[in-house]
Amino acid sequence: MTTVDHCNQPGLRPYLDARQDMLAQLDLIVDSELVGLEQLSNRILADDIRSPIDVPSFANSAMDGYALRAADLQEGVALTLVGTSLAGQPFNSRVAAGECVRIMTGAALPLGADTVVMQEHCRSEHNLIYPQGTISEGQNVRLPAEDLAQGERVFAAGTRINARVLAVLSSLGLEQLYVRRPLTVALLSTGDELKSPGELLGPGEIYDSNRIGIHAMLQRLGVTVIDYGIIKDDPEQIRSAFLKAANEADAIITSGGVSVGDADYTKQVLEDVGRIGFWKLAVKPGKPFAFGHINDSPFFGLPGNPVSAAVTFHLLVRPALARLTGETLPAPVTLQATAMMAFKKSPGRMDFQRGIVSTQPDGSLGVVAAGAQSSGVFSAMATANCLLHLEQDRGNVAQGEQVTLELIDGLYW
Ligand SMILES: Nc1nc2c(c(=O)[nH]1)N[C@H]1C(S)=C(S)[C@@H](COP(=O)(O)OP(=O)(O)OC[C@H]3O[C@@H](n4cnc5c(N)ncnc54)[C@H](O)[C@@H]3O)O[C@H]1N2
Ligand code: MOO
Repeated sequence: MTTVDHCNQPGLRPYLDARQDMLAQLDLIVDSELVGLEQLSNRILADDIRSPIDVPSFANSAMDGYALRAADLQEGVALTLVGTSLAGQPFNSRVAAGECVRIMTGAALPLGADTVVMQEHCRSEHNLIYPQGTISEGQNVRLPAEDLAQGERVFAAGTRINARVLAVLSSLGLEQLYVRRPLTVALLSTGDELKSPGELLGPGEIYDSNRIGIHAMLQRLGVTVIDYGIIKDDPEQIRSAFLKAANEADAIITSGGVSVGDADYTKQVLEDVGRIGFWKLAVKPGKPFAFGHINDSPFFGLPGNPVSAAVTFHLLVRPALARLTGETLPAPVTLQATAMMAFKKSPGRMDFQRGIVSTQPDGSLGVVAAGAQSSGVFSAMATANCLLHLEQDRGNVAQGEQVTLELIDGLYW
């Protein structure tokens, strides 16, 4: 008996295989530059960062209260208050036996003291302090290097500097650092039917939304975009735009014209003026995505269908841009959720359906479709907060089944 493999459409590369192949053909292409702290947000670290200091650099108090010696603590003991240590204004003497010092959060622990008792756990009478309850030695003291030791690696090269990373860099006193030069990307849409928002639509025309959406995603990733606008479905115009783009930019992103229609010239021109790495993937949406090079510039041909363009940008272009700028992407996070409704799926392509996941009354995660799953329906893409990852060879998803998904809210799109 012979079996027929319905799952592998001839000529379609499985997604992970194509992605790995693409990344193997890409390398870091941007050099680094020295940038001041105020301009570091969203840049990529060019070097490992080691702490130049211990953090904290001195023992200090975690609470407002009294610094004392644990050895003095006995039932009913009264300690003599001998001074105050404020943040930035330390007590400059030693705490001797039977003494204590008023201390504030963040203030240096005076010499001789080893413990801080919260003021709520003390009774005071004149200049005598009576610690109450159980107190353990060292409590409420933040020790030197408890957070970071001098010389310790704090961030690895390739880290994207978000607000939290920036705050830590500031806490180390660093005022300028080497980061990757921003990548320059040439962006263009192809299609005779396309008009820019603000223009009047003629018969059969639509507004160009891919270029605007991808531009925004690139900006959020810190990429410098050269916008080539809309190029007509004319091989000569496409050809000269591609050659100019390869000259001016580190990488090229196009939308439209990668399928097999009579006016789909993108892939054909790419073959003429550059070289194709691969074309046609077993993914939905995004099957005709094309990857290649023109001279030394990597080329990413997004399909024209708006959902396909956005999803393939996320699946393939985003990791490619990370490779080109030496960015280390965080480990992927996928979640399991219950399908709260049935999802249609044909075997043959890995399907990234748009969903809305939420916490159900019982605390578990449930997911529904964000709307129609056609590659042309972008409104559902905009309301989705996740992409379902439906394996290449599986069929329909029944209501109640567990599915794997990836959150997209809070990312760059
Ligand atoms: N006979 C076949 N036809 C198609 C196939 C196939 O395998 N055989 N694949 C389909 C799939 S899947 C996709 S995805 C699309 C991709 O086509 P193209 O990349 O060639 O894109 P276009 O034909 O230029 O446009 C498709 C669609 O998207 C609209 N579009 C194009 N650019 C934009 C833009 N910048 N902003 C908004 N919308 C845009 C365009 O008007 C079309 O409606 O091919 C299928 N066909
Ligand atoms: O691969 Mo297409 O994106 O299904 O319409």
